[in-house]
Amino acid sequence: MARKVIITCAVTGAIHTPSMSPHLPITPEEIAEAAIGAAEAGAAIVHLHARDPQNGKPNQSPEAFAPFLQVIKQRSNCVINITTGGAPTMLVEERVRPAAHYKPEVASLNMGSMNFGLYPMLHRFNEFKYDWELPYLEGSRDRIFRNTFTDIEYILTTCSENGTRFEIECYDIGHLYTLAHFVDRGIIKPPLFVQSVFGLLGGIGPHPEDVAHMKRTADRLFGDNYQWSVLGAGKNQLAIAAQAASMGGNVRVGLEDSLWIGPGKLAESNAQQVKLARQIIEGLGLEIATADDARAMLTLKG
Ligand SMILES: C[C@H](N)CC(=O)CC(=O)O
Ligand SMILES: [Zn+2]
Repeated sequence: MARKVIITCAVTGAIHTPSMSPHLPITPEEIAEAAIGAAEAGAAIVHLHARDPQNGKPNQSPEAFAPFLQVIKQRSNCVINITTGGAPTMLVEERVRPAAHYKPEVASLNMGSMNFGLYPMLHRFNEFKYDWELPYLEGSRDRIFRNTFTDIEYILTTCSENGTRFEIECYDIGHLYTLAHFVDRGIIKPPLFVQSVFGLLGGIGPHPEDVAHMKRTADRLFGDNYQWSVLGAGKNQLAIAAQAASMGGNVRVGLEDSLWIGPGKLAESNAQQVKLARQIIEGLGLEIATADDARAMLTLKG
């Protein structure tokens, strides 16, 4: 029986800005279509952020999520994963509101404060439609993506009564130890869904040895009590996915993490990235997990 691999698709995020790609979903309709298209292409889980439909600015109000959540739930059986990261400009009280309100099966959880470098993208993109884009990217030189131990505990306690489980974002080895700390304190219960993030400036690099080191450390700290997943930022997305899939891992793709489908070629949709990841996974003789497989593998509330 082939191993099942969970594909997560992060359809829009709060890293890229509208002027960077005409294919980045902005409006609720575009986000809903992108999520449903990604699920039909093979994604078991969709990771969701909301944006202001007028200018694409990240918007973390529960109201901004309502229109696309409704449509996705009507037309797809995929697992909904709501961000608690929001944008690095937001404080945790604002960031946790949509997950606290909608009580999704999954919500993201970021395991440490860090420099969150968006400004390197200014080498590639320098014409902007909206006046918030450049200061948002430039401002990342001095901005800290804040996730103190208290912030993490606040999100955990706010959401845990709702039966929500977490996509646990680990951008560096230290984040795995922070996770182990919260497991030891019994504040977060296995099985854990560890999402290792590679190649985002401020976190661990995208080198195969970085990937192997993250896996080795997670295996030592969590044994069999976790499902490992990876995301590679930017041009590293598919190489990291291929490496991890061959090492027993699950994968995350989507325009939140990378705008590309190949060198210098913008992805025309989230589904396009999901299809490519699926080809690699099935090419390795593995099977993609359905949404219900993912629910079983991650013991979600359904
Ligand atoms: C690198 C990704 N932006 C990780 C992420 O998706 C964070 C979140 O939404 O909480
Ligand atoms: Zn996100």
